[in-house]
Amino acid sequence: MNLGSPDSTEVKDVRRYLDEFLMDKRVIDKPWLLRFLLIKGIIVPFRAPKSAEAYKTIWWKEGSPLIVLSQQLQEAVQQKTELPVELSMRYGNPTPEAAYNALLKRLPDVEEVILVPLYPHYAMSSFETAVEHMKEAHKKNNYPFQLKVVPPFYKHPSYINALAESMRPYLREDFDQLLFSYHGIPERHVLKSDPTKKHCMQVENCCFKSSTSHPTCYRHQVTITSELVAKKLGLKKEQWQQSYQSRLGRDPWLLPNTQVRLPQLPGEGVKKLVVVCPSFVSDCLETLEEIELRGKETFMEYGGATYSYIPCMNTSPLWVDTLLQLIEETRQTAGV
Ligand SMILES: C=CC1=C(C)c2cc3[nH]c(cc4nc(cc5[nH]c(cc1n2)c(C)c5CCC(=O)O)C(CCC(=O)O)=C4C)c(C)c3C=C
Ligand SMILES: [Fe+2]
Ligand SMILES: [Fe+2]
Repeated sequence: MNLGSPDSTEVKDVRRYLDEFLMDKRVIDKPWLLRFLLIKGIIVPFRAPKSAEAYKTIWWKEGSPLIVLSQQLQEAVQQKTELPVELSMRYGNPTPEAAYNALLKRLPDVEEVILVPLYPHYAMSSFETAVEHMKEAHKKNNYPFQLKVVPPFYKHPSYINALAESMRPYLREDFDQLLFSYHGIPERHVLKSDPTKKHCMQVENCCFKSSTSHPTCYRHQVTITSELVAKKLGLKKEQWQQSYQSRLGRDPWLLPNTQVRLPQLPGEGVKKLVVVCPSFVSDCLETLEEIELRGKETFMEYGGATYSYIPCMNTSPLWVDTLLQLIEETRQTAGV
């Protein structure tokens, strides 16, 4: 399961998609009425036309890059396993029911379905909502199989290796810094997802101190991904940094903000920049438009010399093998 995209770049389709996405209580975690007024009255009417324009700059003739690349990933995984593999999106199409029904059609006596949320890191607005949505559809339709979920794989050796190898060719050229730009989330979401309620962002250096909060801590998990990938690539601490992109609204989000850092970096002596976006496994609006196109424009405008965007793993063979390994490992565990 990936996140999903509008059906087309028409404003009405983008509006429908944003309505569904932003009315999700795990994305905009405000009381229902406030969320409804905010989304229907302010955010979506203003955002939909702007987002539609942004989608137009990256749309392919086959459709949304996120959908097309997710379909290609499904096909690549399918080619390497006899298990039926289907694709679902959290928002828009294909729906969970469409995917479950397609699996049932292919294997009527299916006993177990393995859900792979296509997010390396846990966040209530990505991993958690995907899992809960699939569980709801499973329960509502009384499907005769059990559901198992592949957990966040942010530090899985196979994932770290696949990501590092996808990046290596881009680091052969001369560069001053590598920027890991992760999708941002509100700080409040980090606090909410901390079961101890006293560790995340409350203890100094929390991400590096052992805690039971880490299995649901986005900030910890992305930080560990960066550390492990940098180590695998033999990078020194001063060769890389981390930031958070795609901020929406006025609440405090995780810092530093990519959009703030890009214009600052040339002034700090970083003239040759390489950027990677590991919270996304398939290229999408947030990588192709915000980072590859707009990010480059900003960086160069402020005095940058070279800017190189590293594509997501998309259908890289090592990534496909990682998925097969994660699926197999989850098959060996107890269900939910
Ligand atoms: C409160 C708002 C948002 C949170 C929190 C959020 C978390 C989050 N999102 C992704 C992955 C993707 N987001 C994408 C698009 C997108 N994200 C938001 C808002 C929040 N995301 C919006 C409004 C949009 C739509 C586009 C826009 O208007 O900017 C996408 C790309 C979809 C596409 O069609 O290409 C992805 C993928 C993660 C992983 C995450 C939490 C970690
Ligand atoms: Fe998002
Ligand atoms: Fe944390």
